[in-house]
Amino acid sequence: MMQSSTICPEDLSIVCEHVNFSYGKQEILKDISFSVGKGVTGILGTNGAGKTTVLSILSTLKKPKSGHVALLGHDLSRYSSVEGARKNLGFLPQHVEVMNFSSVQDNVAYAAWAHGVDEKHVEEATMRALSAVNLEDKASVKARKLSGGQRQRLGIACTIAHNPQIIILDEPTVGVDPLQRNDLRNLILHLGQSRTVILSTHLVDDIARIAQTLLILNSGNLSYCGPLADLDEVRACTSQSPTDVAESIEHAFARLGS
Ligand SMILES: Nc1ncnc2c1ncn2[C@@H]1O[C@H](COP(=O)(O)OP(=O)(O)OP(=O)(O)O)[C@@H](O)[C@H]1O
Repeated sequence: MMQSSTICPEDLSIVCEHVNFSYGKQEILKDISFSVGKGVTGILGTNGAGKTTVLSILSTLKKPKSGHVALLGHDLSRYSSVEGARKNLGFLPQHVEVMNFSSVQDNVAYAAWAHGVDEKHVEEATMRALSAVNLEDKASVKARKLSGGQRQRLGIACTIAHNPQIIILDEPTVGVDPLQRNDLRNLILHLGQSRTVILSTHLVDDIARIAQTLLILNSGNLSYCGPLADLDEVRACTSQSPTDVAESIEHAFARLGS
């Protein structure tokens, strides 16, 4: 059991141990344990499998009924540690909320300020985040004028405005066209080079293209947690084109869910 507030090794940014969660009598997460480090981790699962619930617990919005979660060594069962974890945590919810009548730049500046960036550094943090998501040229545009993909990128800029080490994205590629989805995937891949990124998705193609680690959730049970490359089906796949990998993941998903 986790005892102190410095409980996970440096390279394991997220540690979940025996996490259970219920709504009333309905068990939603059943004894979930996993740990992940830097890079992109994808959570794959059917509708209602519990993906958003896992992400809500990791982002400190929900408390598990039992079990322990640690982010960067901060044990979330301790109130003082939750504050420390939040400073290094960025969360993009499934339905991105932005201030439609404010400019792109003002949205990000507000997010930076709200996440505790010192007023002196808000502008610099805003420009860095806009540059990371490639929205600098839209800085003065009102958020309501953005396309679906640009809006998602604005959401991500707000999420990373305080330069967090852990980034949690709930279905970041949903509802955008294939070209913009590709841009988003490249952006997430880039973020994962220096940070811990964990995202939920229904799309095996997202996982095939951007994740190095895979979690498969089935009705609240974790049926796989490990490097994508360790999945039997992916290993057995002779040609590693993204389409082949996506198909292999689909087979693994069907096998592990049965
Ligand atoms: N506030 C709530 N009260 C009661 N049950 C809820 C509540 N929120 C979610 N649930 C239930 O918890 C289960 C897990 O929901 P969750 O949103 O975590 O799944 P998900 O894998 O993210 O699904 P989706 O892919 O459809 O977004 C579902 O059965 C859902 O109906």
